[in-house]
Amino acid sequence: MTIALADPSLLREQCYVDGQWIGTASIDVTDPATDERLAGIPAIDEAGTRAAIEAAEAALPEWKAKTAGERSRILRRWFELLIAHQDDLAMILTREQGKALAEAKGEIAYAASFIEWFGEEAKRIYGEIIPSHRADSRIVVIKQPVGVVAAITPWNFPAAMITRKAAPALAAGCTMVLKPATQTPLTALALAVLAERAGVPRGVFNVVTGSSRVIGAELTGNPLVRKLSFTGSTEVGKTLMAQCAPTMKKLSMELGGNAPFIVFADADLDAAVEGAIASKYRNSGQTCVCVNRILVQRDVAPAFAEKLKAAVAKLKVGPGTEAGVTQGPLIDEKAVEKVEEHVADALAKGGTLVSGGHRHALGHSFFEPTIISGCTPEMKLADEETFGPLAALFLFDTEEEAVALANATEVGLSGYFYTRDLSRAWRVGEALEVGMVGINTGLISTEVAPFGGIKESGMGREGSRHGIEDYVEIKYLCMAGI
Ligand SMILES: NC(=O)C1=CN([C@@H]2O[C@H](COP(=O)(O)OP(=O)(O)OC[C@H]3O[C@@H](n4cnc5c(N)ncnc54)[C@H](OP(=O)(O)O)[C@@H]3O)[C@@H](O)[C@H]2O)C=CC1
Ligand SMILES: O=C(O)CCCC(=O)O
Repeated sequence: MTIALADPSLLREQCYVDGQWIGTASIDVTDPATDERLAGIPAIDEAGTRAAIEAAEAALPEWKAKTAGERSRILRRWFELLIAHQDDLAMILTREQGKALAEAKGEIAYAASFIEWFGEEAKRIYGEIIPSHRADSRIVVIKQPVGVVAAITPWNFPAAMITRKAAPALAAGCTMVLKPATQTPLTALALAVLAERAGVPRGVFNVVTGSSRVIGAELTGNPLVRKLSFTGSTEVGKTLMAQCAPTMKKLSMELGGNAPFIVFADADLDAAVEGAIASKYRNSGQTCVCVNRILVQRDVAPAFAEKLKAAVAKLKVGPGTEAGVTQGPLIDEKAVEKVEEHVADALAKGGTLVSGGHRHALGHSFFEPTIISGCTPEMKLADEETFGPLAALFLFDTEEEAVALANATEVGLSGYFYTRDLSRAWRVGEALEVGMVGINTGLISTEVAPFGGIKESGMGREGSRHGIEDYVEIKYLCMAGI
């Protein structure tokens, strides 16, 4: 294997099921910056997936019977191990996913923060006593773990999207079978190594790799699985939701976005540019909360475009492991083709290229950070998530027009706007049809806040005290004859 690590035992080429490392590598994992083969992973079949679910079911009684404090202490050790191995984990992440190493280190810290937060929150899954409707009875509400949880996670955040699901699940007393993205399974397997070292008992956290259709069919069809938590495309989310319907599983769906970023004429333009850069070009634009449409009020549009162009010129494209690089490669050829398609379509429909617009000279899946001005709702980039380093500038005249443009999409994950007007901040914040709003900031992600969307961006919330609610069932006990 080709990733140099201080602790080489973090690199695994087997699945982790019932506390055992199983399977033989048959699928290649490659570096998107070089196309070099990094490692191999097994293709677990239906029977193997079923075995993982059964292991999770068998581990459930003992895990949920532990006190919240006991589960919390194990999660604390897992958190500390992530921090202790931050550099190695970041290196694995960058090699298989592509993002700049500094960003990967940030993701490991972010991933660890969910384990710390939910380990603490385990102790605060409070019930309720409701004043009764009868003198001789008492009404008590308790919260219990939902049971075996299946998680399917994407390649864009190979660590954080896992811990954001696994930490609340384990904290609540659930067990889990995880299928990470096939392009980025090595980080997931390294997290399993550390879970084992932290003392997570066998069967509580299982990782299976292989065909998403095969594994997904078993995870969604098996009645032992009581909940599915998915992060990925809206299209796949809808398929999985339908597959879960016959067994009526609880669902958390964190799906695609089409984030508007509104710059009002009264905004601090330098701050707005900084926010746009952070949000648009984070992970080379491959984040569901990345800005997809930048709406700029007409009076300040030329100045904003000039400042954005100057800021984009400072971004450095290259392999994520190289010092000073801010923009790694896109995940694969398909991702580059989508950006190319959006650029060509926008230019054909009257857009103006301000920066970039092409594959980078480095080849592979590197793409130049790009800006197109004069964008309109007829363009593909207005409707679809580009999921790449393309900043699309639209014009508007009034606040009403900006809000209408921002809401003209069937998805609603995040939205951002810049203004100095306090009344407008409330008005627009309340009017945007999204689950998360950044006001005078382009970065909204934190373990302490509820992350999630409305409309076709999905359901459920991850992070914050709300994040653990998705992993418990409410039961009401009516105690009569008192
Ligand atoms: N909300 C978000 O954070 C994300 C949004 N996206 C959006 O989706 C687009 C496509 O990206 P893509 O990677 O294809 O996203 P997908 O939704 O296809 O993949 C996300 C996860 O779902 C799995 N998966 C795919 N198909 C199935 C299935 N039929 N049954 C069960 N699991 C399945 C994948 O497995 P496998 O890797 O094995 O295919 C992966 O683990 C992006 O361009 C972007 O617009 C993508 C990633 C994250
Ligand atoms: O779904 C995603 O694209 C990951 C969101 C990362 C974040 O928490 O900001």
